[in-house]
Amino acid sequence: MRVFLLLKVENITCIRQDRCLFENLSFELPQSTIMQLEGPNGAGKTSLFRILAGFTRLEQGKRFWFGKNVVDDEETFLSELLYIGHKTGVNTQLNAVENIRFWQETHGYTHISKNDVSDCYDLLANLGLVGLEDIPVRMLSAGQQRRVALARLWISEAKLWMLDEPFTAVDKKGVTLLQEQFKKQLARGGSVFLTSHQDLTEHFEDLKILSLEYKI
Ligand SMILES: Nc1ncnc2c1ncn2[C@@H]1O[C@H](COP(=O)(O)OP(=O)(O)OP(=O)(O)O)[C@@H](O)[C@H]1O
Repeated sequence: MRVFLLLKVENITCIRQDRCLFENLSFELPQSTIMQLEGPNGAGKTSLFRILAGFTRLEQGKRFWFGKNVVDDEETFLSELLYIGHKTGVNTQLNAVENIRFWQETHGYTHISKNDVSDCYDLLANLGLVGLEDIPVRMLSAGQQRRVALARLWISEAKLWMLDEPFTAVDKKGVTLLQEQFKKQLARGGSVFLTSHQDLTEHFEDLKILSLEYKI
């Protein structure tokens, strides 16, 4: 299989509160690759993710998506990216099924049926949320809320998953389940770019590490 370069980042610089978090940062993320972004608290991991995902203005440097400058076709890039940050994008007033329905409507996910609600229930059962499908997400535990957010990994067709601390509040079994899902994403030619303060517990061949240092 021919491997494409999904994302290429060139000379990105980020300054926050007069502190340079990173300067002229460049890296590449090929297809079917998992890359872990490491660094101490405050090093700039979330800042980098937010810049890459377009939430924060890119002041210096370039992003290329399949070789094309993202600024020339940001729409395509964003449609092929799934970003789950600290704020997980779950509407906590809605229940888990309603959240999944909403993501389906807004992203056109086709992995589960729009007409048959049993697909949603099966997915939530797989995530250990049996019996919790119909209550507002705000009434779930922190780890259960995170599991609802991560349900998108089971229905997303995005080529790149950018996940900021996806394991937060997730128990050991959940961490294993998630990593199995990462493997499926890699097997179908997608990539995973994640931050985590803990090492991955599953073996990933060619795991790439990108480290940010804390600069004063
Ligand atoms: N919107 C903002 N305005 C000003 N400063 C910010 C902003 N966002 C982040 N910072 C600062 O940038 C620095 C890096 O923050 P960031 O959240 O990127 O770190 P991190 O590596 O993700 O940390 P952690 O491991 O704690 O999640 C911090 O010192 C923070 O105070």
